[in-house]
Amino acid sequence: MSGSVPIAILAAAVMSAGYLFWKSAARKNNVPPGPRRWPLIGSVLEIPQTCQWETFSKWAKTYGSIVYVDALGQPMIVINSAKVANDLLDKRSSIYSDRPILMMPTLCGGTNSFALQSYSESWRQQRKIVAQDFSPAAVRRYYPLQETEARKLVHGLIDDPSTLARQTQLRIGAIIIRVAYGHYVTDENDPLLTAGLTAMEIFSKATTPGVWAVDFLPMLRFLPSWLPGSEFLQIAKQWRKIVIGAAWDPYLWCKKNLATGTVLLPNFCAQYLAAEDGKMSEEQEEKLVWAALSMFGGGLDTNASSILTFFLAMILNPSVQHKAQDEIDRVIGPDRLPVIQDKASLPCVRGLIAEVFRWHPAAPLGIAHALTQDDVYDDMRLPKGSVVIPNAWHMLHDPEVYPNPMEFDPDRYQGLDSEMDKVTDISFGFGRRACPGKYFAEGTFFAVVSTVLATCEISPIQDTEGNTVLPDISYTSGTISAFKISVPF
Ligand code: HEM
Repeated sequence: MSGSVPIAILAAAVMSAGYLFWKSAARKNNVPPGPRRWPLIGSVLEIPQTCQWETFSKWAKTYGSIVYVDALGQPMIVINSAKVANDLLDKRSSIYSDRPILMMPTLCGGTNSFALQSYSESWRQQRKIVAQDFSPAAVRRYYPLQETEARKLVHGLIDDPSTLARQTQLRIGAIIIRVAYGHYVTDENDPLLTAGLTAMEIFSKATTPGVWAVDFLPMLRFLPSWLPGSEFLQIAKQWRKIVIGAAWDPYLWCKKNLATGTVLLPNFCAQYLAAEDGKMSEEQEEKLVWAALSMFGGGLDTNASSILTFFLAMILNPSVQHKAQDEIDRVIGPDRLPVIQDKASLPCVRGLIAEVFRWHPAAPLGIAHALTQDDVYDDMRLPKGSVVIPNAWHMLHDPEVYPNPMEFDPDRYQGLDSEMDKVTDISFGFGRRACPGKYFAEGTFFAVVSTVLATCEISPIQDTEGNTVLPDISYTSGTISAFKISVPF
């Protein structure tokens, strides 16, 4: 028994080396420029573990708008310009709409969600039902809910501004869970909310590109669990249990309580349960469960992140805040609160919202796509199987496109919706994988921003000597990036 251990390790090492060599050898020349590649390991040591968009952005200056990275034999293409993203991910979407098979999210059960699924029939079916429920026309029925939750957020913040992050999560979670399952979350300890939040944290960590060795060397998943270096297998096992619970528990609650009248209508799951008259096949039910979790996952941290960025931007830029408030006072007046339908008559607020999406996109690297066949772009070879990462952060901070990109300046759009749309076209992703929740998300965000501006003065706290204390600008890493609150509001 003891002799078999070194043999197993040796065999795994030989297999890994052979696999890497084969992948390296298979790669042809004339790929886009990129960081230096070493034999076997490629450029993997150049990929940072955190805030990768910053490094990828530096690469844009050195290598240009399309960068080739070899990560342990896995080809990666980083796209640093909106034009290239549009040329490839939008215009050639039939071959750029796959997702990379990332082993860590797969081990965690995350690939049941269509957000991470390959470009397949199963993805198509899940996406179709979500896209129907969140079309521009369909999302209107959720406006009253979004407006009510925005007002509750304001009430809560007036009572205790220091709970901003928690209350934002609670309100955004309440909206999504209500819309997906018909359950109304009343407090932050609601198990459906806490399980969903934990699952989203797992999603963000598990899908961060370049962090998990098993994503590059899938055979590492066969390591025995006692071997040093195999801790990720234990982590994945724990995460999988949480993710599956977060998907099935709220659905089963909805299904069980539909007849009792405790389920609020309309909601996504009830609608499909009713349409199929409760007679869904196991396969259909599975799709519904994971489609609902995808909505929950897609809509929670992204919206919450944008709201926190909005508060940060308002604290740091009082003149921008006052300009938008003046517009609301002028157009809406003092007798009512703004509603989502007012969006068309508030260009200054629309510009401010676009600037929040630009200043710090909630998903700075979007979600990686994958290329399903060899392609050629500007005489460069893009190999089949490449992981394609749209660096939205750089596209939205390219000084050639957005002068003084770190400044929060809604005037840069000069009130032109066409310019604002260029920002949302990037921050909500590309091609056939672009965010299906965009219209819904924009409704929630407008409701929150306009209600807060109409009712609150957002200002920094003061210390005991009356000095203003400004928060540090620091963001979390991971697929979804959120402002880390360093001082209370
Ligand atoms: C501020 C809010 C939001 C932002 C910034 C955002 C951004 C994104 C981005 C960048 C992607 C990846 C697109 C790509 O692969 O190119 C995405 C995908 C997705 N989003 Fe959103 N999103 C937001 C809100 C929502 C909401 C409210 C929902 C659902 C109700 C949602 C559901 C999804 C789903 C299911 C996907 C995966 C689509 C697929 O793989 O086919 N998102 N989102």
